[in-house]
Amino acid sequence: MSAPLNGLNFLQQRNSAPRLTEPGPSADELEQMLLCALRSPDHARLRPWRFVSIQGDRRVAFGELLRASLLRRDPDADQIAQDRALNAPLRAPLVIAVIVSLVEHPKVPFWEQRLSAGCAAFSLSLAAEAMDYAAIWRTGAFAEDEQLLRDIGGAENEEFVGFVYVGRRDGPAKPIPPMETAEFHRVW
Ligand SMILES: Cc1cc2nc3c(=O)[nH]c(=O)nc-3n(C[C@H](O)[C@H](O)[C@H](O)COP(=O)(O)O)c2cc1C
Repeated sequence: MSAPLNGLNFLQQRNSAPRLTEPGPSADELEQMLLCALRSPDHARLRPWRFVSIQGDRRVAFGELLRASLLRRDPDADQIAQDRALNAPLRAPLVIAVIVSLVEHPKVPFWEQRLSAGCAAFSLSLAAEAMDYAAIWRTGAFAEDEQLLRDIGGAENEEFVGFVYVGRRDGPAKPIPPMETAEFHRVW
């Protein structure tokens, strides 16, 4: 059975939003988003994803951690770069750190577990858009920082998959570049 056209349109028009504003999702809406993420494909049901949501004043504390991360990487970082790190979490009302929790498994290599957690990150974005919010998945050097991960409670066997920023779209949606499936698909 084919998907309803509105569902297809929704998927085909999905559009990240670099500029996000208040309000963010309510506690119930965040719960809905997480429930969607928990339905991500997952070989052997390892449930390799973890989510840390950061909202309100906690974003300020998280910004301090980002600045500390920057200064570990670049002790000479100038004030502009430090302020950018400090203010990064304030770019949206809600930031969700998506983490993969890796376990040795005879049939599920780490790369599969990372992909599964990546699907969860994307599901969060889709769920946000389905509730009239917008989102953007960001990584950058912060996502590589093990100390930052520990600072927010990540374990030895965990890695960042990224940070999903969520809020209302601020300004018009960016144009979606036209693309042809033929460029990416061939029949074999
Ligand atoms: C794993 C991953 C990491 C990303 N990291 C960043 C990032 O650090 N900064 C950024 O501006 N966009 C990043 N992006 C891209 C945005 O999430 C988004 O896809 C891009 O702005 C294009 O918008 P679109 O998704 O609407 O096509 C990342 C995407 C993925 C899948």
